[in-house]
Amino acid sequence: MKDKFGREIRSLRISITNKCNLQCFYCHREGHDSNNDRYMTPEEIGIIAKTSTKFGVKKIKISGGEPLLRKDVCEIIENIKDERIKDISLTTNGILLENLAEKLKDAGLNRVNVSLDTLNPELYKKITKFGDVERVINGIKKAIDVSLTPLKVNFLAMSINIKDLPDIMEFCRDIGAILQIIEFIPLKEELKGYYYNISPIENEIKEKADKVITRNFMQNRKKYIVDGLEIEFVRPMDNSEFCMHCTRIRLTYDGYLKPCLLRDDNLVDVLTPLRKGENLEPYFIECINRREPYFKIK
Ligand SMILES: Nc1nc2c(ncn2[C@@H]2O[C@H](COP(=O)(O)OP(=O)(O)OP(=O)(O)O)[C@@H](O)[C@H]2O)c(=O)[nH]1
Ligand SMILES: C[S@@+](CC[C@H](N)C(=O)[O-])C[C@H]1O[C@@H](n2cnc3c(N)ncnc32)[C@H](O)[C@@H]1O
Ligand code: SF4
Ligand code: SF4
Repeated sequence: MKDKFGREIRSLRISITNKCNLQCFYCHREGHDSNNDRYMTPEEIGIIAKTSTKFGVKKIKISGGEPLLRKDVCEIIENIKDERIKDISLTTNGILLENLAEKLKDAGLNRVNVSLDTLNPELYKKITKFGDVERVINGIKKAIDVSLTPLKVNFLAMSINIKDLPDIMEFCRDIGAILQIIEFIPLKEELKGYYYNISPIENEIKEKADKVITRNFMQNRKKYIVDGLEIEFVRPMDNSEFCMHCTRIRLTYDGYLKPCLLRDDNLVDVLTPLRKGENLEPYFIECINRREPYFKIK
């Protein structure tokens, strides 16, 4: 199904918890600041995910909060697994990854993205409040060992960590990870000072690139191959092209379909009808009809 702007639906991003074991000062909390404890069970998540395939979803992303905090994360993956879903991935801060990697792979997870803004232990702690970067590095290595690949390292580019980018690039090249450079979305006035314009970095990488790839169904994101390292850019800010090629809907941890990451005012409750035994398809149609690009051509 396409939305009113002609955008197809290809992927569903599911937040499975709002809880986290870190406290990154910048966290956008997946655009849903809620504190209720109406959690979906693994079976309910599975039913909603399978229903989404009728509208074109082929890829599922599991996110949070921190998704590995859910003790039943493997059961959730097992419930999502379906021959119509070609890719199940999970985005994590990596703190709990080392011990869980093998179980996640066995449950049917295809790959992981791991957030890592610096290799410097002090700066990592300053950004995340509680984090031990060594655990994240061990988690990444274990995930690659058990083939949760291609593994992406998410580097959120900010004024305070941009100097660490060369080290992160070398780290990714050494371990065979894809590097994803993400533009910082400053959600509050007081965060604006951390914004870093990544355009010059992208231009420099573009000049050195052996190959450039455009991800048509992923917001037209650009990927560059430089000396064997794959580098992808995520640049949503004021980017109408990014939003025009957005094929993603979301499911909040408390059971609402969410038409856009950056809006929390147009949600569609899907868990209440599921618990009443209703057909979920009209709720998906409503969510898709409510979709509109957040950044539009001015
Ligand atoms: N504005 C906006 N940002 C997004 C969207 N999807 C993902 N992001 C951002 O992209 C960054 C990377 O997200 P990930 O969870 O690693 O997943 P991904 O790169 O989108 O997905 P894959 O490429 O399939 O692994 C995060 O900062 C997200 O907030 C979106 O639809 N809109
Ligand atoms: C909200 S986290 C949830 C998954 C997991 N806890 C993690 O940190 O990877 C998902 C992604 O959103 C990114 N993110 C969080 N706040 C952001 C912001 N203000 N701007 C851009 N990306 C942000 C994080 O860097 C992370 O890669
Ligand atoms: S680890 Fe992820 S969910 Fe937790 S605070 Fe950091 S960005 Fe947010
Ligand atoms: S419309 Fe834009 S901001 Fe909203 S989810 Fe899609 S890409 Fe993100």
